[in-house]
Amino acid sequence: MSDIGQSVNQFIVETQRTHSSAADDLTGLLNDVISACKKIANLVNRSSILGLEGYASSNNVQGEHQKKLDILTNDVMVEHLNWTGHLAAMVSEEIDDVITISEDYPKGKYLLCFDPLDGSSNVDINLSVGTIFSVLRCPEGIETPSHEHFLQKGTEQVCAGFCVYGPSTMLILTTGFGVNGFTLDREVGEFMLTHPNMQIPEDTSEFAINMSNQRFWEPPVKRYIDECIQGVDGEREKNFNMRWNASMVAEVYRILTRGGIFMYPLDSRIAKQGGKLRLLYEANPMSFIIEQAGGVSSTGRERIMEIQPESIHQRVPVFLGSKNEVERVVSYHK
Ligand SMILES: O=P(O)(O)OC[C@H]1O[C@](O)(COP(=O)(O)O)[C@@H](O)[C@@H]1O
Ligand SMILES: [Mg+2]
Ligand SMILES: [Mg+2]
Repeated sequence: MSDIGQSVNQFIVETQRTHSSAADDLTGLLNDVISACKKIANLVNRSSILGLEGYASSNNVQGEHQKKLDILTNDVMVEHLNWTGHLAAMVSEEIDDVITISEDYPKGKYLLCFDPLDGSSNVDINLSVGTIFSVLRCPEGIETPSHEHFLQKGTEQVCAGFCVYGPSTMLILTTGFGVNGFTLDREVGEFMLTHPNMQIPEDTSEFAINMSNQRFWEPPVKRYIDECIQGVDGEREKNFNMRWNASMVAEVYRILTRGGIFMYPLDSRIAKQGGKLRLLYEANPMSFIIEQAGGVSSTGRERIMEIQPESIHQRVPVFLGSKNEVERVVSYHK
């Protein structure tokens, strides 16, 4: 169990055998997601050669100008997942409505929420981007799931993961029994276990936030960041380092590897929409992974995974990472 070099497929099968409480029948679905991610890794890697850089002429449901790769990666996910019989329906960042499974195909017992290309503002500048996914159970007896069936708390997730398309392509996975990291071995075309049982250090001196939004933040966030910046001369009596990739997958991967805190808080410009990041396919799966690795994830006011979702594209503020830093910024909100 958990042998370095083991393939992801073997790892998933063994996890299901070892933990009788693990969701059954996940192997097939995860294999579909993994093969979609391999295809996306290839598209991202060859995007300049294939002429896939730049914007498409459309906006998504969030009103964001879509990149060509936002649309293509969404298509890859849907095409790999809609016919195999593992899913009952899907929700994607790029599609307004629930994606139903055609009548021609068998239906499965899971629901999938995904962000096909996270951090897509980075894709044309050759920085890391990724795919985020969250697996929920389809309520029993529901033939054609609609919005309301996806409105489940993050605590109901049976599996969450993300892929980072960076110098290496990595897959990070949790089924509720810790967090494991796999690296794509391009020579054999398989993800191999390279980072078993990832754990986030409780303390950190590295924070990630988009500082250009500083004047719009709420007082607790201003206070927390001011104290970090004052370093040894201030309240914290230690120096902090800052990183901002503008790619949540890259930030969360860094935090899983060496600790840190990531923040996309509420600010006065985005207060009406509830935040920047989306609950079902960004905040919830990342929170599941972070908590399983010993970290904490909050909106500043409540645990993200306990939020009762009200709509499929709902947005929330996000503070996640090393336990002691997240708890500190949360305490400033009280
Ligand atoms: O451009 P900003 O405001 O710094 O926002 C960056 C954040 O937006 C995101 O790119 C949102 O995800 P998408 O690229 O999927 O829309 C996060 O990955 C990232 O943390
Ligand atoms: Mg995203
Ligand atoms: Mg996206």
